[in-house]
Amino acid sequence: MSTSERYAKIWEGGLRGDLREILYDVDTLQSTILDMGEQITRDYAGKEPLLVAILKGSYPFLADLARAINLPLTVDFMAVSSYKGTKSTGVVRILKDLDRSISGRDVIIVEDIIDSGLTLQYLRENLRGRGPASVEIAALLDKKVVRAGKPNEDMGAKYVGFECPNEFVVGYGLDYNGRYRNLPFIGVLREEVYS
Ligand SMILES: O=P(O)(O)OC[C@H]1O[C@H](OP(=O)(O)OP(=O)(O)O)[C@H](O)[C@@H]1O
Ligand code: HPA
Ligand SMILES: [Mg+2]
Repeated sequence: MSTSERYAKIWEGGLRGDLREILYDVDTLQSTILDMGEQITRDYAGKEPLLVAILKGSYPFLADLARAINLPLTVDFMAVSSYKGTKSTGVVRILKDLDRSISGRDVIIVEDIIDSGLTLQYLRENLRGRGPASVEIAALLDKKVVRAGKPNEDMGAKYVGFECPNEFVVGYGLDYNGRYRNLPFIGVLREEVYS
């Protein structure tokens, strides 16, 4: 049995039933992340990037992306939070800061999703103030449609996996009140689950 067939079997029932539809299945996610890793490997040739993963949502993405980049690299973690249920509180709180200085480093911020853009705008400015050589963004999903016509419509993320529809999505790190991060695919939660 292939890995994706085994995952399909594991997720035949249970939590999978809380999803209305699957948007990105295991193979689709993995193949897009492998492409992104190849592109980063080319773009950063001769450099040693620092992947800054934004916890908690980015943990599966970081694990897969880092294994698709054939370069010496280091990882560090920041934990920030702004969502309660399906809504941004509008306030980004740093729950855990980086362990090391990023001065002179080529930083790639690794995020699961750009939604309102608030989290990344805050983080990018915060990290730029610490004297890195460069700061780029790798986001698995960009829910760009919610920022249409706004000044931050284009967040300038160098690496984006998918443009996501305007739905509350869960899985592959993305949560609803802490749950569903362990799904190996990304889907749309049934409204009955959160209303
Ligand atoms: O563009 P925005 O509207 O700011 O939304 C994106 C952010 O929201 C989520 O984090 P959350 O605050 O839920 O923390 P978590 O990763 O621990 O779930 C997600 O992981 C992003 O970091
Ligand atoms: O659609 C979403 N799903 C889960 N977490 C999120 N954080 C921002 N947008 C989302
Ligand atoms: Mg969350």
